[in-house]
Amino acid sequence: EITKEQRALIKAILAAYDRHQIPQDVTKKLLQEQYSAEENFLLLTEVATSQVQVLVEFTKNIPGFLSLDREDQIALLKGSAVEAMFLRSAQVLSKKMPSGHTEVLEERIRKSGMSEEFMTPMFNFYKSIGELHMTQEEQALLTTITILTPDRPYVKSHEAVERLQETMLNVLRKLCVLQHPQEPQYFARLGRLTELRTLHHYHAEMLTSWKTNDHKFTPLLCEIWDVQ
Ligand SMILES: CC(C)c1onc(-c2c(Cl)cccc2Cl)c1COc1ccc(-c2ccc3c(C(=O)O)csc3c2)cc1
Repeated sequence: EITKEQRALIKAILAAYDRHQIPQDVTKKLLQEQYSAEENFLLLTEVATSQVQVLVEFTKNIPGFLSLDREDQIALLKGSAVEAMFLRSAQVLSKKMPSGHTEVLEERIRKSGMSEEFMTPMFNFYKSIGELHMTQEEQALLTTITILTPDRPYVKSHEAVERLQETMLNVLRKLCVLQHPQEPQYFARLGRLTELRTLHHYHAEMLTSWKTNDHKFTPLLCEIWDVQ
């Protein structure tokens, strides 16, 4: 039984998640013809930059986030950006989104000059997300929970973040029971997404491999990923 407050929380988070999406004119570029590794990397960089901007706006609408310490807000965004983008791109690749970007996005990621060793874990993760058949509420809440992870580097008031995350976890736990009655283990399976952490680790190496091949990132990505 979800309380009135929890229902209001879900409504607010879902509204923010739906409102803050990458603009069409950016995602549309993924459908253009050129498929060179250079072109793919440039397009992915553009989409990732737009995704970070969208993520910042979404985060500002998480109830309680703006009352956290200012520096902690930055630390949480920097620490969760990669994982939130894995979650979002996973929705696109697992055909969860009506956008016709699934095929072209996969193609561009596979051919963006990323070393092979990251492909397998990355696309295995995408596959396991697809098999979860998350509802929109669950995706929005999971992204929120990922952002509100207290043990990110440089977070000072750990407890304040932990309290917020706990509130969201309680809601998600109840929601999973309601929305997946046939699968009592569903919430536990969502927890398995801790694989996200290992992908985060791979991602740091991905960035270095791109950088060594003299790939340029945008100022926003350099700032959020501490590159250059
Ligand atoms: C700098 C760049 C080369 C990079 O470095 N690491 C990663 C990176 C990769 Cl390659 C995989 C996972 C995470 C990251 Cl950061 C990336 C690319 O990051 C992406 C971020 C976000 C999308 C993404 C989101 C939403 C949507 C939607 C939609 O909402 O309708 C339609 S199309 C689309 C596309 C794709 C790629």
